[in-house]
Amino acid sequence: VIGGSVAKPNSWPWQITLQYQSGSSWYHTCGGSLVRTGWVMTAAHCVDSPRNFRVVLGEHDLYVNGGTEQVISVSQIYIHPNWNSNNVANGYDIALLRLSSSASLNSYVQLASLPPADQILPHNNLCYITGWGRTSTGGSLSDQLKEAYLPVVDYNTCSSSGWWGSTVKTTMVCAGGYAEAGCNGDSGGPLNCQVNGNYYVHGVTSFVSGLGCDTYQKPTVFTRVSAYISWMDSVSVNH
Ligand SMILES: CC(C)c1ccc(NC(=O)[C@H](Cc2ccccc2)NC(=O)[C@H](CCCC[NH3+])NC(=O)C(F)(F)F)cc1
Repeated sequence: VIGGSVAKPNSWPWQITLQYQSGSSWYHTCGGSLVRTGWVMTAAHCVDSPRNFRVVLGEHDLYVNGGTEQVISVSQIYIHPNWNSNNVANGYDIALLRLSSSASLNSYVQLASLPPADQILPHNNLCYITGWGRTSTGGSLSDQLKEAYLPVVDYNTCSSSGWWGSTVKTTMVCAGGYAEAGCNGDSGGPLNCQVNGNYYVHGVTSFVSGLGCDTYQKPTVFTRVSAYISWMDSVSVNH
């Protein structure tokens, strides 16, 4: 996350860190959201390469054991069938991870609220991106979970020339500020949007400009969660 600030610990209790094993160590690679006690929603591009993954819930500082963490291995990965790893601009950058055991819900670990199917947020709707991603383009990951105010940029603006043009589809949500953006490592994490006073996960962090995470008129692009409610229901009810 570029800009914004360190989040109050566990104030986004559905945020998870997706980690992969290399040797005897584990590394943060993406964010995600706990959507059922046994299911995590993340980006398809996070799980493109076949690795051993685990999920850490109730995390704040990646390098400090705060005593609120729950570490659970990933038992199955369901990538959207239409995802094409060679074309993130096509969309479908969404995946569901089945956990090997159920998370215990408490004040540090809670389920995300998902929007109703097909809900589209208005321009400038209040949202926050959260994640442990790079804090500047080419910079390092954040040790502590960060949050940044990222108002919605409506499709009409986001898909206009000078902005993302036809790269962005109606199955995506754009959100951005002048100095705030998602960056590598925030992938898969939530775009938390306030609707009638409650926060809903409206986006899954998908891509930023190859010219840099906070490039002018290239707001961060998210998979629009409300476009995939029926797919997620079908996966979780059948597995
Ligand atoms: C033209 C369209 C097909 C398109 C293709 C790729 C991108 N962007 C990218 O590929 C940039 C490249 C990059 C590297 C380093 C620093 C900043 C940006 N990376 C990204 O946007 C990566 C992964 C995207 C999936 C591609 N396999 N996503 C992210 O960094 C995140 F966190 F914002 F979600 C943007 C648009």
